[in-house]
Order: sequence, then C-alpha cells, then structure tokens
Amino acid sequence: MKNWKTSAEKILTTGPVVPVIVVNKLEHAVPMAKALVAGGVRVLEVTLRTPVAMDALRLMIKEVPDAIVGAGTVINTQQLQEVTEAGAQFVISPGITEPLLKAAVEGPVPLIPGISTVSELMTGMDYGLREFKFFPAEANGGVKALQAIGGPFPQVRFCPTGGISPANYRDYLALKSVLCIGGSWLVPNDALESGDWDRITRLAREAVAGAQ
Ligand SMILES: O=C(O)C(=O)C[C@H](O)[C@H](O)COP(=O)(O)O
Repeated sequence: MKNWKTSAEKILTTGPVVPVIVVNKLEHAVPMAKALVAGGVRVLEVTLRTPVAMDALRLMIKEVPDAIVGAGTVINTQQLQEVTEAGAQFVISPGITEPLLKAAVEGPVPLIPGISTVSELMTGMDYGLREFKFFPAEANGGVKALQAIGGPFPQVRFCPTGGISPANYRDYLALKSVLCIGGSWLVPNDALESGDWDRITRLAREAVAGAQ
C-alpha cells in the first residue's frame, strides 16, 4: 500500500526537535538551514505559509544536503504534488483529510498528518499510518490529552506541535508515544531578520542537549 522512500518513523526519530519554519525572505533559507544543522537539528519543516516557501524548500534541499527538508502546512493534494516534485523528504499537515491521505499513501513521500481527536487518529490508521502530528498540542489539552488519546493505540507514535516551548517540551518527550516535538521557537523571526545565525545554532544546540 505504501511506497514511501523512507518511513515517517525514521524522519521523526532522527532528532528530538523539529523546527516549524516560516520563511519570509528567500535569502534567509540557506543560512538558517545551515545554522540549524550546525546546532545538531537536521529535520526541518518548511511551512507553506508564505509566498517564498516553495522556493525556500527547493533551495534548502539543493544547498543543504545534510538537512532532511520537508514541507509543512500542506493542506491539499495539489500542494502535496508540488512539494513532492520539489523533492520534499516528508510532508506534514495540520489536519487530516481523506483525499490527502489517499494521495499520500499512493505517493513516494511520507505524510505525517495532524490529529486532535481519536476519530481523526482512527481515520489515519485506516490508511495504514502509525505516526501522527498532535496539533494543536497545548491548546488541545497538552500532555494529558495526548496520553489519553494515545492510550488505546499503543502502536501509534506522535510529534506534538503547537504551543510547545523550551519550558514544556521535555514533558512531551517523556511520553513513550512521543518520538519528537515540533516548535517554532527554534527559528525566531527576529533572528532571521537580523541574520543572527549563531543564535539559531545556539537554540538548536540547547534544545537537543536539553532533551537528553
Ligand atoms: O503550519 C502548520 O502546519 C502548523 O501546524 C502550525 C504549527 O505547528 C505551529 O505554527 C507551531 O507553532 P508554535 O506553536 O509557535 O510552535
């Protein structure tokens, strides 16, 4: 059923934190990705929320081969096709739709869809998926909610995202069902704007070190 070139599990077990990246200026893309890799963070989620996102994705894939670059905020099959053609190594969506699931399981790139209810989780499992984003993690009840939702499904694994910070990410990582967490704090917009790549490397390094 799935012809994925790599597994979602492999992507989500590469490191404990996945930066959720919003790129506003194309020239930020490569130095930012290099700064994250220098800090020990290799799996990078580029959200399709800005006009330059697709170009940023392509550029990071080409220029930063040590990174594992995926697309985030993929919400329909057209975007899925576009990011697949661009060479995205994984795809993350904030929610789950059957057209997206159907297209993804027939395609080559692992999809990690967002779920926030048991029913959404079961829909994804119907398509053979075992790894999910839990979104929006904090607003949806946080660690307690995730524990309860995952309870009946011991084989399922999560990447909680949404409202996670250096103050609470360890609480999520402590759960057996959590492979990694996603967060935007690793790539602050003001650091991008001021070209403070060292700060991004530092944030990445601290996040990885703190997870151990
Ligand atoms: O763009 C997407 O597809 C999303 O799902 C949204 C992100 O997960 C949040 O924007 C995470 O942001 P923070 O809560 O600031 O860490």
